[in-house]
Amino acid sequence: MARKPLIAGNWKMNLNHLEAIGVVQKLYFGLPTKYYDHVDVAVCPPFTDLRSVQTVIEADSMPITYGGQDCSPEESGAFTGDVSAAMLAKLGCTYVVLGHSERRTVHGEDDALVARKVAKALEHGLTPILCLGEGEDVRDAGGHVEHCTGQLDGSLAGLSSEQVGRVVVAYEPVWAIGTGKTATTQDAQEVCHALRERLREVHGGAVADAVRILYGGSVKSGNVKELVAQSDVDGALVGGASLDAEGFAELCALAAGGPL
Ligand SMILES: O=C(CO)COP(=O)(O)O
Repeated sequence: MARKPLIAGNWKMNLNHLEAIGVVQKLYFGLPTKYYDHVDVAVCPPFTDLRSVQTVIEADSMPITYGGQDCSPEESGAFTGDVSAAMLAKLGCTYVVLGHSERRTVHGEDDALVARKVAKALEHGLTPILCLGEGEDVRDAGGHVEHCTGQLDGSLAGLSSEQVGRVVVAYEPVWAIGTGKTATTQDAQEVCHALRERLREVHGGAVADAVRILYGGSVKSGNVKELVAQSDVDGALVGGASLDAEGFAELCALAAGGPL
């Protein structure tokens, strides 16, 4: 089953709201509209940029979507520093990145918390981009597939198959994030395939065939094409290479099968 690739830029804690406007405008002018028939493009800026990004995208009816990098598992209330899924939805977000390895490591998020966030995001009509992936020690010991399918189960615990069908999964091996060490296309395909087969086992063929599974970790223009050519890799979650608008536009064009 053909799934349209999704290229999502995770800006992490980079670019203020004024810089964000410039990057989104350059991305829009750098990627001709015809490419959007072949690729979905999203940016996930810091919370403080979202209102500006919404304004610039809506003003020119740009075909670019956007999302947050986290949300609270709670609906609202006394949770200082947190941002709710409802707030992101109100700002026109399509996506929210959840369970990124930097949040799992720096903020101690575990699968159970991530699962609550995924449920809350879905409740508000957001598409979670659920991140998971093994560290270098696990990979060296050969436990990567089991680790990732375990994280998938844990981070989707309690969700119905209908809900799981609305999630995007991102396989991000921790050792490949920001290191310049990309997983080989075979490594990426191996785990993405295993994740899809796990979805098939638990939630059935329709869900497994519909869910987009992205690869993330040092994706750039030079490797995106062969990564998305893998049968179970449906796009990429891009960190560093999404901060430069022209380079990111080129990366998106290549993922769309371009130059068109
Ligand atoms: O963590 C990532 C995206 O979420 C990957 O980051 P890099 O593309 O900078 O390796």
